[in-house]
Amino acid sequence: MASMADMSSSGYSYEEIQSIATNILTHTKHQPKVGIICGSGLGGLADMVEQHDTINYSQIPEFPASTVPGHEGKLVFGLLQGKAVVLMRGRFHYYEGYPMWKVAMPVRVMKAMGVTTLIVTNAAGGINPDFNTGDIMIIKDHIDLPGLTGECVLIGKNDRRFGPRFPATVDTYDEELRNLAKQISVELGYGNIMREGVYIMIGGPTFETVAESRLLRTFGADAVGMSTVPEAVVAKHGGLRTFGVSLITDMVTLDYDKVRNTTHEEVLEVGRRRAGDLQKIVSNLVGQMTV
Ligand SMILES: O=P(O)(O)O[C@H]1O[C@H](CO)[C@@H](O)[C@H]1O
Ligand SMILES: Nc1nc2[nH]cnc2c(=O)[nH]1
Repeated sequence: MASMADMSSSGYSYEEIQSIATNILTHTKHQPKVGIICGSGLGGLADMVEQHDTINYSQIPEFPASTVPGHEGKLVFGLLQGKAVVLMRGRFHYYEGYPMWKVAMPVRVMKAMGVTTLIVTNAAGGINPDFNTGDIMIIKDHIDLPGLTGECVLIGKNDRRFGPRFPATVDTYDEELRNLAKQISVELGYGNIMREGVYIMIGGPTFETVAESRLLRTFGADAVGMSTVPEAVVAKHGGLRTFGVSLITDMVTLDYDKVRNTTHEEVLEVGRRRAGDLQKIVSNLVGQMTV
């Protein structure tokens, strides 16, 4: 199945996605309504899930392996604040060498399992000079840089059962959920580190040069990372309600006199220090949202 789909650019067929979802559901007693994708170093959210059933990606023949440190490669089903959820503890990135459709394929599987709301989290570099390392940014909008240059996740034959040929993406990130998250953050005492802004996806795996960071800033981006956008686009295509949040793990270099190297270890370290705050916000959001 995998090799056939790899050869076309549009990925698994509708029937294949349904069958992957049905097979996965045989491993759990839960019927998830909310899907959560954990960013680099942010998988700890899974530890808050009660009555959990865990499935390794290696048990799902159609799922690729997670190759990035900080992404464990497990699906975790269970209850978060009383709501049935499925968490991806480990996501797939384009720079790992997977075709774009495969990076976002689990979102279609989640929908086929009954998920109606998707929460995407990530670690990102801060571009907006008003941001600080450790800030949490609610994603208001995104810039699909690979998509704009011909690598949109939806390229290929379109099956209308997944969604329309030309989906609108202006309201990809649900306003009601963004407002609820802001309210929760203030109530939890995180008002001072809470931001809202535009996430831009680059292909990676290189971190940005100074000139590239300056370019991304002129594009209107507040934070940069190498994920999330394909997942959000596939979710929007499929009619899922989406909420996105970035942990700002470092600030990009916009000044040649202040050049500093970002490393993945630093990203994971900030993740370790601040993941708890992000987890509290996300779990409360799940608890308070209507599903
Ligand atoms: O977006 P997530 O998966 O959080 O990971 C981010 O962290 C990695 C770089 O350190 C890149 O993969 C970037 O996208
Ligand atoms: N500068 C930078 N920092 C990150 N932290 C996590 N992802 C990224 C990225 O793509 N760029």
